[in-house]
Amino acid sequence: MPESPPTKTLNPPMDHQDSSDPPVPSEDPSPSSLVDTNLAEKRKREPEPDPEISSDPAPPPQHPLWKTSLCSYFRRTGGSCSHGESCRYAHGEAELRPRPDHTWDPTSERAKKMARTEEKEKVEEAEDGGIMMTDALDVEGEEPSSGLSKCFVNLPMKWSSDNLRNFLSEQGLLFKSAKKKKGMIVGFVNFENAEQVKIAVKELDGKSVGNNRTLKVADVIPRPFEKNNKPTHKSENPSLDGDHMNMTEATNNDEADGDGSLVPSGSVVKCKSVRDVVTPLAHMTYSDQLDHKKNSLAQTLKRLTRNARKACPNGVSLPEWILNSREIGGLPCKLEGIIESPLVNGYRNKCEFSVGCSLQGKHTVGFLLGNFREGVTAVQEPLDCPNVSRIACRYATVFQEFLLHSLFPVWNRLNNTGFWRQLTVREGRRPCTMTEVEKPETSIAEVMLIVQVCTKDFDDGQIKDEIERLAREFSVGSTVESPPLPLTALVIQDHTGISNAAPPDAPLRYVFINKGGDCGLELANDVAEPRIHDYISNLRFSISPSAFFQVNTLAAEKLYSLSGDWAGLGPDTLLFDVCCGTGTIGLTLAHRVGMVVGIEMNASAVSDAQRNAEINGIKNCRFVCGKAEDVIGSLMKEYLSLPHKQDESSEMSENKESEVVSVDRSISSADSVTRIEDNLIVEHENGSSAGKCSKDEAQLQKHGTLESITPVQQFKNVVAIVDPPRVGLHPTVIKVLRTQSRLRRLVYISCNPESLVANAIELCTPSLDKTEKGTNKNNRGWKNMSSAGLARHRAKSMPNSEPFKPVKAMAVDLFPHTPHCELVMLLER
Ligand SMILES: C[S@@+](CC[C@H](N)C(=O)[O-])C[C@H]1O[C@@H](n2cnc3c(N)ncnc32)[C@H](O)[C@@H]1O
Repeated sequence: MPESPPTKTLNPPMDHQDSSDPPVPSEDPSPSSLVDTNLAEKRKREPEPDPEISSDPAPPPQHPLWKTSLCSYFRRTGGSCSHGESCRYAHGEAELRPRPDHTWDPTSERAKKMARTEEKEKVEEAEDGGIMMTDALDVEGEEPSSGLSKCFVNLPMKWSSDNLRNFLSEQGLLFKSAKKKKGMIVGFVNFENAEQVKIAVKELDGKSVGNNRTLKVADVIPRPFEKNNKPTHKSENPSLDGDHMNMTEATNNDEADGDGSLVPSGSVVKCKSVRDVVTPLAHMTYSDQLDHKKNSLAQTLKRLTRNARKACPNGVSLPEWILNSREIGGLPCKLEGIIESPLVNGYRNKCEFSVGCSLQGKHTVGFLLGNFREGVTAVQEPLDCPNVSRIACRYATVFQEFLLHSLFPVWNRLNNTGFWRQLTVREGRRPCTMTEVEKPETSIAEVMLIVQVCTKDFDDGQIKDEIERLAREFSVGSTVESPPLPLTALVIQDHTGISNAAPPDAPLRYVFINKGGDCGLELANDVAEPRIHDYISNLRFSISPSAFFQVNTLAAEKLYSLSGDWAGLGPDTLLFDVCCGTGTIGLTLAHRVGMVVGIEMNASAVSDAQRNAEINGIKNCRFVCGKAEDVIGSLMKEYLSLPHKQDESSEMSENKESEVVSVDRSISSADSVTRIEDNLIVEHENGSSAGKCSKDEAQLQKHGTLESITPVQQFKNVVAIVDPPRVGLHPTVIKVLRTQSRLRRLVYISCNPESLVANAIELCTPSLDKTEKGTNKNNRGWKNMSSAGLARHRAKSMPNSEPFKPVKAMAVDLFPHTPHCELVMLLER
């Protein structure tokens, strides 16, 4: 084989470099360092989009990557490459082959064209099938069918009605009224006459607005269920921003209070079914789903290698794991496989059903058919979604039937008015044998129903009556089934916010359910908070209404045990369980470590964690309530910076009563919550606050755990398992983990591989001896950066510290039939 053209391996073409890379500085001009630096740079500057391709001589033609990337040398020189026909890269578009994952070289015309088509399809989907509004929007006196109403699609989401009106006026257009809700890409405009409509369509259809979005002006047509129905009444509640127009209200055949809809024409044709929206992989076999997820995770993981390579400071050698990535197809570490879910159907122990109008205009309890931002408010029953249990479906149906006769309106997402908003069904299982796994329903022992309402502007007496009636319907609905469905608790959550995502402290009221038929509303202070129970690794977990608990319990068990195996645990291990929820990870691993410190911001979840330690007799766990970014620094300091000798440290904890809490929380009161404020741990117990350390210490001594578990005990092995929400870890948490040199091993569990990649870029990219100061200042471009780009940017200001390296990764499928998957990565240094 001929030699590679030298420029290919040593000086990559410019289009393979990050143009923001500064020139290579040389801090140490000694000959040896120059050699190393140059070598590192040479390695670093190898062609980047082809990490899968080894730099060894060209592979034989049957190699899977043969001709899957364009030869940049050939392109730059206008067609001359010394490899000639044996070059492994494609000489021109015609020679280019698809990659094994069916994608094309991203620099090729073909890939660019496909990207453009995909983008166009997305827009068309939003314009056509995407807009399924079944909520009434009050707009001034025009019937949608008059032809004088138009729907504008692709408006900037941040625009309000005022912005839309200003925009129309700036274009010199005449109109009667305009309505636009922030957070949606659609707006509605009413015109005085056909001439105004004609001019507006001519001027605006296809015009560029905002960030290169192409404006589409569509007709507003009534939904099928509205045809033949005249608008009847105005909405009782004015819309939020004070506009009160009346363009589209219409009654429907089923409902007394008559919701209507606004629909751009064509939308009826292309709507997705609830099954396609909620479980888009359900049409594949389970084995194909697993392959699909693994491939897609591999693609995402490769971004870690590429971005860490780019972020590696000039003058610093690329770490081994980046150099070795070429041997494993560009991955940062081996992706060992995907663990399947023990249960593939009906596995969800928690379902949040929206309340809204179906495409046929019927009040429905189920799932939204798309994204509200894109104008979808239609809701469809969950019956066809394979991830939902029969019990959850049954309760959704009972609630839906109740709504037919309720005095109160369902929630209207466009006007933010109404009463009934959401039903959450949470299920708890008894510990199940393998045979019961096959028949999951038989193992469901407890059910908690949480109904979200908005009580604002409704009468208290009527509310009480309605909720009591609902409780009776649920009670009857559960007993008519054979065997009867479990019904453990009914909780009413009051929430006035615009989206249904209520904060954890949204007010709750508990409804006492008497199976004989009597139901009563109880105030939160009067009764114990209702909870359900589930089992993981033979431990019993008590779960309060708002606490996070993995939705697929049996698969979560596998996730936790894998994480424990990878964390390298032992009696001398101090385990930080970051974002611990109800304590599931720390508690299931507590018997394998010296001590667990759990951190969680949701106070109810922390109380649950403490209670869970207590009911399982676990004494080596401490749970701290606070945002990880606020507390992790002081906790790490507390555990990892104190003097080595036991006696010195005991003295210290006695003297600093309010500063250090050496408490085994598992034996403290179930109602007590530990909070950290201003880096001090303050006790909150039954409402009172302040330094209760001595009391707790007395308790501890009584229970005989103080000697064995103290914060000053020195643990040889310090490990963190982090399990953050979708957004990933806060930058402060990343910095603490990275700069705490005693933390040698980190297991990252992620439900969102994008944020894992972003966080791992910061954790694994080598830092400079001297941090680049002020890289984040005055940089307003961050808003448009990808999460990986932002992470690269932040990595530049990471204090000098030993980076972690990705060691291995494994996926665990907690969400069959959906594209989602948990990913576990072991990082070490
Ligand atoms: C994905 S859940 C994991 C919970 C737990 N590890 C489990 O498996 O059940 C993420 C948890 O992080 C908590 N959380 C979110 N942001 C947080 C923050 N800034 N600090 C601490 N906890 C946070 C949430 O309340 C939630 O309980």
